[in-house]
Amino acid sequence: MWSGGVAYVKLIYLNNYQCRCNQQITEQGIINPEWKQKTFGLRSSPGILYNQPSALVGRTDVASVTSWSAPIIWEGTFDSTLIDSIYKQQNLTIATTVFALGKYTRFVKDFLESAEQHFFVGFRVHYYLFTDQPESVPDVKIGENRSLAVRKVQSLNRWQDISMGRMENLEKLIENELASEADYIFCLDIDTKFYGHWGVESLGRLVGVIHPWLFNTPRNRFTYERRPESQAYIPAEEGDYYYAGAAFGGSLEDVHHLTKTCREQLSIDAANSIEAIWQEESHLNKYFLLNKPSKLLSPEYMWRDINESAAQIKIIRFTNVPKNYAEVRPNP
Ligand SMILES: CC(=O)N[C@H]1[C@@H](OP(=O)(O)OP(=O)(O)OC[C@H]2O[C@@H](n3ccc(=O)[nH]c3=O)[C@H](O)[C@@H]2O)O[C@H](CO)[C@H](O)[C@@H]1O
Ligand SMILES: [Mn+2]
Repeated sequence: MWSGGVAYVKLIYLNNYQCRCNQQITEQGIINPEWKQKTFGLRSSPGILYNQPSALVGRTDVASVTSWSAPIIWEGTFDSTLIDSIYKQQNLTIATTVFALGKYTRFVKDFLESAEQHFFVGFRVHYYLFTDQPESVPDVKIGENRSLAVRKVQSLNRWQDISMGRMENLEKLIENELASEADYIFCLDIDTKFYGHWGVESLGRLVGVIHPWLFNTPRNRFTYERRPESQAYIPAEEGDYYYAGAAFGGSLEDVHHLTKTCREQLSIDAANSIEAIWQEESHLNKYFLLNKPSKLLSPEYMWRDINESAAQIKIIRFTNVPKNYAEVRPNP
């Protein structure tokens, strides 16, 4: 339950946001900026050689499409040679956000170093790191065409507020800074590490990741919020998948709508003195129930732990780093 206190975080930015020229101010207030939108289609060049795709042969041990016809990405469902060559032509920028407050700054080094080895290698990535201790950010070598921006935020006493506060911070970041600077965004947990390729196969309008502990669970046993008083409420007979709160992404416009909606729903819950069972992850799951993702990533993209295995997981791309919750979090 909500234990009182301030529900929302206000950011103190190192540099103030500026009103961008692509925002229009009307009598109703500021309306959405014109999102940078590239409409290249999936163009391929003549002479690129790759394995013939099959209409008949594919993964048979997992589903690679949802009931609303969105692809589910597993190892064996895409060809990196082909898909990289298609997206290379689009000159994309992928914004990637992480938060490291309090003791979570210890995860930054491994996250960034491993991302530089595996995450959108060969593509332009702009990392945005939100922290209450900018001075503690380690010196990590970031590749050519890639960059790291550090944003100072207020420290908070409850891990739940830190985790939930991300939605508002992301909403503002997209609104004020990213509109003309990035094409896609991924929002990731920091207590994580990359061990394998994560590339353009993951791009889509709205992208969710299937939670690593609940990909083989009946929906009435998903850890959705079950109290009707919460905006995140999902009844036992509804729901598609249980999505991880630790990774989601998509186009700026879609992720802006997602973060704005979750921020609003969190705020209604706070006003009603209720905190969803898994905080913003519960609200994210409600959002994805009502706004179906256009692409789903398998748990390869957010695994339990590097030492855990499952028959369906042929490669671990990105995984949680084990942590002592009592030691690392600011409150129980
Ligand atoms: C794998 C997965 O889906 N994880 C989700 C899960 O537990 P987790 O155990 O993964 O939550 P967590 O402790 O990692 O907190 C989420 C994130 O908040 C940030 N943080 C948190 C505490 C702190 O003191 N400092 C700090 O910076 C940090 O970026 C961290 O990665 O549920 C959380 C909400 O209940 C979030 O939805 C997480 O994304
Ligand atoms: Mn985490």
